[in-house]
Amino acid sequence: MSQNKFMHPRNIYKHPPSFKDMAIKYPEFRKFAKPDISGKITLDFKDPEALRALTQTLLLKDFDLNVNIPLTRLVPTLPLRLNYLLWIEDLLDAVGIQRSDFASVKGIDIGTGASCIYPLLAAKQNNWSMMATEVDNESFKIAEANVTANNLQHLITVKLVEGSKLLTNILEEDKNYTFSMCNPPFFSSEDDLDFTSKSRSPCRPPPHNGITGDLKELVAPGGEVAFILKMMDESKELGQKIKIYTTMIGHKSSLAVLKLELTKLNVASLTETRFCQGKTTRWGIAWTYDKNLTLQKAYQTPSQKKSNTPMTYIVPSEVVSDATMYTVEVISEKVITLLTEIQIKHKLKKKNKFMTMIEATALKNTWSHQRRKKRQADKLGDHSSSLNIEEKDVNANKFEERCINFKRGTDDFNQEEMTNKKMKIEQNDSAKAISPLENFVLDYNSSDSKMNNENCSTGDVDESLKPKSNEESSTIPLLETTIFIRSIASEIHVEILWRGGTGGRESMHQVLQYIKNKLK
Ligand SMILES: C[S@@+](CC[C@H](N)C(=O)[O-])C[C@H]1O[C@@H](n2cnc3c(N)ncnc32)[C@H](O)[C@@H]1O
Repeated sequence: MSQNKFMHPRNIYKHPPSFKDMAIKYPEFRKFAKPDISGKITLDFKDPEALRALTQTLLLKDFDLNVNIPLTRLVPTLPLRLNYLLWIEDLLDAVGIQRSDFASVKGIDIGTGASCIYPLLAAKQNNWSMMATEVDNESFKIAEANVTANNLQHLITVKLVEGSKLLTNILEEDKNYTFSMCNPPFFSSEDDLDFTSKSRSPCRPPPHNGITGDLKELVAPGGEVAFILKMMDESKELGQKIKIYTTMIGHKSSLAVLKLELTKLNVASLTETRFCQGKTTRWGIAWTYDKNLTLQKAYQTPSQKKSNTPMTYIVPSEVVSDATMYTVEVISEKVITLLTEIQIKHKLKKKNKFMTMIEATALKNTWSHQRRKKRQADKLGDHSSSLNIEEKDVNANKFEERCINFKRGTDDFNQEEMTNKKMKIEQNDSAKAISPLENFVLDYNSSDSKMNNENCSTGDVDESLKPKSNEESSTIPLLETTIFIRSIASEIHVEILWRGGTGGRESMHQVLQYIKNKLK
């Protein structure tokens, strides 16, 4: 299904360009334009030369940019590149940097590629100063030549880097930067890229576009997760030297582990988005260490907004012993007591006869597995059981810690460990508590997890957000929500609205379920 309706509203390719007009005007493009049986002009999107002609023609037609893209290197697709840059504009706007301030914006593009696409567009369109890095000597030389060919040397500097560091030791010491961006190598091995490989799940559809690019551009040890984790580690060291760190993510399955890491780094604010174009979806995350900034205000794709409708529970009148107590006031008191019991911080924002509004913030998941914890406590006696549960939590945290290191490539699980862990989970009802990250590691070798790494996958970002035990010590909330208790047509409704948090809407759903179970 085409994702174009979710393209950024300011993306000029939301309305596709006329191939017919382009074929008439640009001879280089005309070579690849073919009429289909209905007479419509189309392109063979599996032909890298045709893709290159399309990108080069659009760059010339819409941005007055003359860009050399060798066929041995990645041919950038413009709708996606624009979606990413437009989101950065939105992030800047969210932190108070408007178009009138653009001349002072300094950006960094990690791994700019031969096309130097992001810096060229950013400089040409927005007048941003850009520092671009590239590890591949051939791409570096072509990127520099592209900057010169477009007379943008005053705004763009391309640096050849040796690759062990992504940001530290690369930036100029006396400068601060507004943002960093990156389109990382998505794949961890050539096998991931080989669409005929046996390790590729037969359930995965073939790619829609022809694959362009050199292996080095698309593959990095540990794939995008290892690459981005390195960037995150370095961001911690650099702190506010860069105001907003961002990166693109190619696989939805990478989101959970990366956000978990950010919460551990104690970033001040983080947000995510989806880049939707054609049949491809990519994701973006942004974070900052500046406590005065709130990134969540930046634009989000409409489906993310749409999903932010409140969840409602209509409280049955039987929850109170006497009909006169079926009031907003009494139900609100009950809800507040429940929030206090599970240590969810809450603030009464409004209260009248018809409506109570409560803002609630949970730093950790205190509502799940209450019964299991109680059962264990009953079985073993209060003191010893609570110790037991804590020990279990510590072990779970250790395991999750090792999972992160595993993804980074700095830890390894041997087959025996994997089998033991799986057996334990199968024998124990704690399987329900397994996190997406742990699942990833346990399923690492199965075709299913490879399927999750579908490079053209689509879907709702919120689904991947699950509460995780490691987030407990974080200052970034697991859940930020507003709860309304309203009187509507002689019924009392409890409505819960998601405002943010690393646990996503799933955690809000769990809290509402908890309230529902306890009110009964
Ligand atoms: C997926 S390509 C993206 C190219 C371009 N930014 C784009 O969006 O079309 C990743 C690029 O990162 C470069 N790269 C890989 N490791 C790097 C590193 N450690 N530092 C800088 N660039 C790196 C690759 O050579 C490649 O050009």
